[in-house]
Amino acid sequence: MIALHDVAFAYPQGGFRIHVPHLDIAAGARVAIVGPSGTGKTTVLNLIAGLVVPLGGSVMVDGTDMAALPDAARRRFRLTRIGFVFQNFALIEYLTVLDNILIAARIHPDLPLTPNLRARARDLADAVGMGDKIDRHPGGLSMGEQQRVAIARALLARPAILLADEATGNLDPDTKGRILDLLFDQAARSGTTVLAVTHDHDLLPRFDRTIDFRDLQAAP
Ligand SMILES: Nc1ncnc2c1ncn2[C@@H]1O[C@H](COP(=O)(O)OP(=O)(O)OP(=O)(O)O)[C@@H](O)[C@H]1O
Repeated sequence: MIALHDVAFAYPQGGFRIHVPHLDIAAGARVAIVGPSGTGKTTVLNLIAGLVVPLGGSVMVDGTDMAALPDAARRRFRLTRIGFVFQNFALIEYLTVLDNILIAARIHPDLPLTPNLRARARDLADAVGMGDKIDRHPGGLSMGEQQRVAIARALLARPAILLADEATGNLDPDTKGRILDLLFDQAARSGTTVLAVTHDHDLLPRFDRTIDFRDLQAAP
């Protein structure tokens, strides 16, 4: 489902470089990535999502080489096939909670804003415990509430792949367990492959596999 081969990447500024010889993740797997801060875990999620493009190598996602797609096609692929829970949530302040969950439908014609999709967004808001706050704006929410909205948003289109960057980092232990249950339950229903960066080692037994980021890299 996800296969990185000989991927090299460098940010234009700052000098950070990364080289990933191999990363293979099977369809439907639930995989955690752990590793020290600042080593490139988010960067690898961004490469898989096509948010950044490698200098060389291939990033195969569900049979498509993200590195070889033109910008518009890569964006379209991401919006329709990939759910991404960003570390900083990336919610849009001028939109309500409900409209944030529905954002992909606002910006992409492949995902029309049907009554069914609205109903799914409301169901997801309920499921993450935000059903009574769908008319609020992100600025009026706690960090944990914003995180739950970001998770509902990522699940909206039943993505083939869910990329989660510290998706439960701001939640208390009970809520964390419940939200992870929801995330895995939704993923299982849609056959979604889950790749989650986490610093929370208590959660690791819940994943099928854990990758230590330091084992993934080789010197450029
Ligand atoms: N846009 C950018 N331009 C230049 N350097 C960047 C950019 N984004 C990240 N970096 C640098 O790339 C390195 C890897 O960052 P990244 O966010 O991928 O690490 P991480 O392992 O996810 O860290 P954390 O666990 O703290 O979230 C860091 O040194 C960071 O400062």
